[in-house]
Parts: sequence; C-alpha cells; structure tokens
Amino acid sequence: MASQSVRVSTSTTYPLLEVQNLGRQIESRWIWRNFTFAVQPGERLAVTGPSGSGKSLLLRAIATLDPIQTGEIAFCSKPLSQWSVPEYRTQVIYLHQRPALWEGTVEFNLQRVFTLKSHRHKTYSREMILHYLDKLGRSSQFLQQPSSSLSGGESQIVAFLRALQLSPQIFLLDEPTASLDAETVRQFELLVQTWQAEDTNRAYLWTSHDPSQLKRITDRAITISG
Ligand SMILES: Nc1ncnc2c1ncn2[C@@H]1O[C@H](COP(=O)(O)OP(=O)(O)OP(=O)(O)O)[C@@H](O)[C@H]1O
Repeated sequence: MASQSVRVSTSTTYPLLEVQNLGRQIESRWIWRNFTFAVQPGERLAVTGPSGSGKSLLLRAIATLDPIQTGEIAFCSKPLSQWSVPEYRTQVIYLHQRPALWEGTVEFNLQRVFTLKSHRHKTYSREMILHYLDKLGRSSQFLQQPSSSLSGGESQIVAFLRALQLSPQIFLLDEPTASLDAETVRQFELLVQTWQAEDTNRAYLWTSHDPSQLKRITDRAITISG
C-alpha cells in the first residue's frame, strides 16, 4: 500500500481546493488513502512519487474523472456535491499525459470545445491561439494539421491550448511536457506562468519525473511514497 506525506502550507489564505481523507482502492489494493491537503490560491504544487504510486490517479480523482472510495473534495469552500460536474470541470482541468484528440484538424479540436454546453458562453479566439502558438514556436500552419498526423508532443500542445483557452482556475498537469523537446518545454512552462500571472489566484498541480523542472516551476511538493 502506498502512503503519502504532505508538507503543510503555512499560508493563511482561504484554500482554493481542499482534499480530505481521500482514498483510492483498485480491487483490494489501496493506491493511497487518508490523503489530506489544501491548495492555496496562487500555489504551484509538484506531485511527486515513483512510477505507479498513484500521481495520475490523484489528479484524475481531483478532476472527478475517476472515482474515490473515501474522502471529500471541496473547491472554493464548496463540496463537490454542491457543484455541477460540468461547471466544476470548466474551473478544474486535467491535462492527460497522452491526450485524446478528435478526428479533424488542430483548429477543429480547439474550436469544438466551445460547442459543449458548459463552454457555450465563451467564444473561440483564433487571434489568442495564434499568440499562444507563437509563444510555442509554431506558425499558423499548425492549425491546419490533421490530429492523426501529430506527434505525441504536438498532441500535448493541442490539448494544452484547448484547455488554456478556457481559462481554468486550477490546472492538473500530468507530465504535460514529457514528449516535448527542451526548447518547447521552456516555452510551455513560460505559458503556464503567464496564465497564472493573469490571475494570481490560479493554481496548478504538476507531475513530472524531472526534478530540475519541478524545481523551476513549483514551490512545494505533495509526495506519494510507494
Ligand atoms: N484502470 C486501472 N485499473 C487497474 N489498475 C490501475 C488503473 N489505473 C491505474 N492503475 C494502477 O494504479 C497505480 C497508480 O497508477 P498511476 O497511473 O496513478 O501512477 P503514476 O504515479 O501516475 O505513475 P507514472 O509516474 O508512471 O505515470 C498503478 O499501479 C497502476 O497500474
């Protein structure tokens, strides 16, 4: 059974996210349990631990993509039972290690999210996307590429932009740069910092097996020890 240790924040601000006694069991095995921590506004958190310790399962549980067997999650002081799931998921977005994209061009993938009910009040901005692409060293031609032709790293970029344009409050970033080259990794990190600087309450949880990256872009760690 995995256990967890958490360095408790000394911040006195109101938590953005509170996780109480969370437990995840698969068949008879507890992946982790009694998991308790809070994310303060503006926090940049690393989620660390060996492969298979349950980092992805933790982020997915917070994103309500996976079930939990025990515990509670509250966002902005409201338990998840009081949030509508689509509304919550517009605020707390999980970025998958190996994102799934719809069939069609990159731009189709970026536009399509706005047809979902929870995002219908927002509009697609090509101008903003071109700005982001420029920051990631890509030209407008990237938008016309079919998703089926994208590399793993390019798919990560599309999934990131698809989420970024929705302006979430919390990003759950699951090895988001694992397939990117070193220069794009830095550009990606900068873009995340820019997103956060636009609203200093925004926070993220980031998993990575690269300690130097976590040192650059996070301030404290939640460690799941195997
Ligand atoms: N759907 C599933 N069914 C059964 N076991 C699963 C399932 N999803 C995850 N697991 C198991 O749960 C454990 C934790 O998986 P998870 O993907 O969260 O690990 P991780 O810490 O993110 O690993 P990595 O660093 O390699 O990405 C692993 O042993 C994995 O095999």
